[in-house]
Amino acid sequence: MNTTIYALSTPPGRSGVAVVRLSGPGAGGMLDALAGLPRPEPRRAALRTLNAPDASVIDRALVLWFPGPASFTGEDCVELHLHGGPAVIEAALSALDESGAVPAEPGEFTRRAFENDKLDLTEAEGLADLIEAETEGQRQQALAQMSGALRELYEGWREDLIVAMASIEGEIDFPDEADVPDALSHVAHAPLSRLIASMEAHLDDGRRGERVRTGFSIALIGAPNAGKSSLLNRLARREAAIVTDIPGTTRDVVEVRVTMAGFPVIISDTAGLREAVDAIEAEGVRRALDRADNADLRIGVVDARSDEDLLDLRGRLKDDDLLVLNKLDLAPQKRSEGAYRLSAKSGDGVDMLEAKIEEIVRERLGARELPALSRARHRRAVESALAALKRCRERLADAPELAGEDARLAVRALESLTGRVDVEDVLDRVFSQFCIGK
Ligand SMILES: Nc1nc2c(ncn2[C@@H]2O[C@H](COP(=O)(O)OP(=O)(O)OP(=O)(O)O)[C@@H](O)[C@H]2O)c(=O)[nH]1
Ligand SMILES: [K+]
Ligand SMILES: [Mg+2]
Repeated sequence: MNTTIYALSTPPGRSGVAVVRLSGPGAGGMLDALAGLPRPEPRRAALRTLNAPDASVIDRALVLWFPGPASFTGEDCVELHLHGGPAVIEAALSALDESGAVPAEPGEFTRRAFENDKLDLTEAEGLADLIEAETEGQRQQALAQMSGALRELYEGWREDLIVAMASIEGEIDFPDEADVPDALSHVAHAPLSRLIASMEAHLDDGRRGERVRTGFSIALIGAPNAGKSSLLNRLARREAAIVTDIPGTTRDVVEVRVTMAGFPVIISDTAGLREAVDAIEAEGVRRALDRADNADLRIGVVDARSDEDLLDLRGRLKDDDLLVLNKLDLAPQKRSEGAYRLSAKSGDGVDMLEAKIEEIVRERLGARELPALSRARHRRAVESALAALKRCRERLADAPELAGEDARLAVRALESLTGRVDVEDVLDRVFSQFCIGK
């Protein structure tokens, strides 16, 4: 029998209302002890005086009774909507503690909901992401995932695979029977190929969903004094990085987080690229190049007066990267194919660059028809299912037993995605990312 857990589900501190939740077999009895009888009607708010075990009054509060299984966790649940003062909250929590309830672990309410089949693992992750969501794009992705978008995709794959498996197993069980056609194993070939294509498309999405969660990364690179830090400060709308006329001012990577087109974007300012004069600068240049390599987009910044730097920078940028001719106030006639012309100092022309960045972010992170996998965990599981299916397809004709085993491995990988098979450490990791009270 499960314990009865309790937690403050609203943030700690002062608030107009604070919500304390209870879940478990003792929740109803604990409510009766606190609020007296009769118990309120299920799912209807009732105003009650709450009494501590020593009969002292804790608060006048709204209480709600959610009998299982039609509750968030599937267990009997109670919500107490208290006045949100620290002493009120403390008194209510210690009354619950005295009555035998135990403090909930982070994510324990959701974990119980998962264990009672109220949601699958991807939906639980969507719920965690929804609570964490800070931008509109994150909210939309999390809500879709919480509502079952990924579950439907992964469960659909699993069902198709189980159908395909039946025909592979058919080959193993009746290898000699006349009514089982020779090529039976090949019946699985087309469905397997469809699944493989679908998984490949899902994986090949430029890590869109992961980026929506963690942020689209942009690196500003260029020669010393090109104006990278000045541009960063413009984009951040604050003095995030030090700007001076001394080349080599920026040494460490300076990161700024902004929202663009409803998505989180992390812009990194980096050390100017040149033959370093000392070990500190050399490390800065190494970090700059490393950041540039790993960014989703590079913005090359060049002093419009230097043709040499322009040439060097063009060599470092990839096709989809952006090039900025800065200090246009000092070289107003200067142009270069596809380059954004601006002055980071005055701000002239920065809006055009910003509009382009927004367009790129929207294009790469915006919603598509297929839901995006949103975590490295999903990517690993789909990759291992895919590898198993490819082996399976190869072995269909000459080693059907092995093909069947590969198909089973793929099913297992898909089941670990939705949490159908218990992978205890995966569950621990997913649920520990929740806040307490959820
Ligand atoms: N006239 C003019 N000066 C600029 C412009 N942008 C930057 N500067 C100046 O150029 C100098 C260098 O600017 P920074 O932003 O520090 O350049 P940086 O690329 O970050 O330099 P490092 O960190 O040393 O690599 C400063 O004195 C800026 O005020 C511009 O558009 N016009
Ligand atoms: K500088
Ligand atoms: Mg700088």
